[in-house]
Amino acid sequence: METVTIQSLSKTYTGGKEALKQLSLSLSAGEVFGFLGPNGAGKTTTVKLLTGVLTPSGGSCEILGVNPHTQPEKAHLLSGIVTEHAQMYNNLTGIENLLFYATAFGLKQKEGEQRGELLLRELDLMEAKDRKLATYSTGMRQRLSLARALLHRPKVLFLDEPTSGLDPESAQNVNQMIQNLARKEGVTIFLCTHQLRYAQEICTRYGLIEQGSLLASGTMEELRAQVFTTKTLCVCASAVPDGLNFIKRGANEFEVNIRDKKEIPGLVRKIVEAGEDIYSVNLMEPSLEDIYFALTTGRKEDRGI
Ligand SMILES: Nc1ncnc2c1ncn2[C@@H]1O[C@H](COP(=O)(O)OP(=O)(O)OP(=O)(O)O)[C@@H](O)[C@H]1O
Repeated sequence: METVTIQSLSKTYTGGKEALKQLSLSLSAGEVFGFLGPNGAGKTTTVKLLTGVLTPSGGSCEILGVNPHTQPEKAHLLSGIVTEHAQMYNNLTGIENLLFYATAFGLKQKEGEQRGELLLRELDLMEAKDRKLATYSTGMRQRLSLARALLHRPKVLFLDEPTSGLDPESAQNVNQMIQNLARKEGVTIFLCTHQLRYAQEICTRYGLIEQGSLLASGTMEELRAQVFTTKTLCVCASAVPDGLNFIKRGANEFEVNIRDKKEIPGLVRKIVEAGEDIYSVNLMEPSLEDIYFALTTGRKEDRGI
């Protein structure tokens, strides 16, 4: 089921800055979509357009068929948002903050309390529930902000660097929760980040944006195929026969570029038939970082930078 639909979406700010140029994307239920790009690429602008904070200059977007610009209240009931600087009330406790927002989302008192406590427990904030928000650390605030965003069971969750202020244990806890929301409850996660390794751990699909334009989108496999035509096979062996195009990288280490993993058995057979011993065989797949830099460097070369 399609949950987020974006068609030729554009935004030019007053003053002329073209922050988003003709973005088209569609996301499905249960996807963890990583929206990646450098500072100023247009990620926050996109989220603001999708949550009805900004009005598009061109094109359109919908959350489950609802236009966030013309029907913001309806769109807010379908989506949740966690930004780096969440505004909540410092003089209220953790649970009081959640109850306040639960009422704003239309939850009944009892339901708000139950949902609030469940989320506080899941996010390891139960012990701090009666402490004023002013005493919370950055990481605790971030987790409370996630709890707030999930109170009304949104179908789409927008996350802007959700683990940036968290220690490794809390980050792992939040990642697990994000993945469970997607897998078990079919929530669509729209995750903005510059942390490529983190994105590769949890996302099922990616969009790479730079200077307001989408450079590429797809799963890791699709992006690898779009950007790299070959993969590197690393073989650790006593030696490799001549004529197989291997390059020697170390005492017993050899590398060759291949187009398809189906070439591996044939290469291994030839090495063994030549009487050599093989100690290990590794296919090195390009990481998200490799793909990102290949795409952004390619663009800079196109522009003559
Ligand atoms: N209100 C505004 N008025 C004018 N220009 C703006 C406004 N908000 C953002 N911009 C510009 O639009 C471009 C896109 O900004 P945006 O905040 O969407 O980028 P981003 O990808 O979220 O960056 P970051 O990773 O730093 O958060 C930037 O050049 C930014 O300076």
